[in-house]
Amino acid sequence: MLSAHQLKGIFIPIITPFLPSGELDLASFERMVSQLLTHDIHGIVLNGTTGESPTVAWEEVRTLMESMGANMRRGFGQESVRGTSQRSVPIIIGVGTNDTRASVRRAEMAGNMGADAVLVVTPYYSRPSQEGIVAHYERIAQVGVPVIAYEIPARTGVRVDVDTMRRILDIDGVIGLKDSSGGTDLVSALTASGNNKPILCGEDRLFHAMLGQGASGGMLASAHVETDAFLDVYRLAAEGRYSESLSAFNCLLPLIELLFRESNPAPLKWLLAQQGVLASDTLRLPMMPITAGLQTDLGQLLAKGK
Ligand SMILES: O=C(O)C1=N[C@H](C(=O)O)C[C@H](O)C1
Repeated sequence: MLSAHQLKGIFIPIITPFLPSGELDLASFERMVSQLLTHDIHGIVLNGTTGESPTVAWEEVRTLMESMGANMRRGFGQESVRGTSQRSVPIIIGVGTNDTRASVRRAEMAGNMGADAVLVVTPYYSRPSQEGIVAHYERIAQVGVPVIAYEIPARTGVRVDVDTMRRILDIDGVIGLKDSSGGTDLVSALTASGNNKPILCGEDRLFHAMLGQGASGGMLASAHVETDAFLDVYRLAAEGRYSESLSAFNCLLPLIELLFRESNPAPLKWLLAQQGVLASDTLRLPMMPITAGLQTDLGQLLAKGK
């Protein structure tokens, strides 16, 4: 199980590869995870936003988890591009829904599947009160699998206020927060008021800014690409070398801008397919492939070697 002090560094919310038929593409999945594990990443998130959780069935999450577990046991990616020795990293599973009972069941199943922690998004769509949101987290935390709260109002339609987030972070069993609130106000307010639970940046373009405000790392879709450069940004900031970290981060901004110009993870899937990591950039409806204009711009970035 993951503890709060381990919630630091670079966590990759992995994409879910599909075949052109729409079925899971396990060969691409294994290749992608194998390559990620050649880097010193700090954890993997299965079934997050980037993993297209709204259109992935729970049985498919189980299949992906089994594939990952089996491969880690036998030394995932021994034929990796770099040939380095492999290791296993903590696995966090996204279990958040807008139905507390369903999320509780998923957290129980994730624990049984061997998840080290679960990622629980603010309950979306029904616009619960702040009290209801706290009760949602309290109930899921009772399952006993460490919970990471996930605040992303642009997607959920409801915003958790700072006092409510403090109460959520005070719950036993909630080990930290993934902050995709859209700015640095939440992380600064929590840090200023003495919060001692780790906060991971979940808004790629704000990664460096959030590290400066007390974030302990990031859960970043764009770190599928240029993984070592994202690790450098984190490491330099952790060493207090903020201006070097900023220079490293500024080099990543054009990539981040393109990866989020259209809905994540469509641009990322396209890029990984171009790089041969994925066999195809297939998404499940209502997600659509990226536009021709974005393909051109991403293609130019690829040609420059970024
Ligand atoms: O998969 C995630 O979790 C992430 N979701 C954010 C989003 O798609 O809005 C972005 C972040 O990089 C990771």
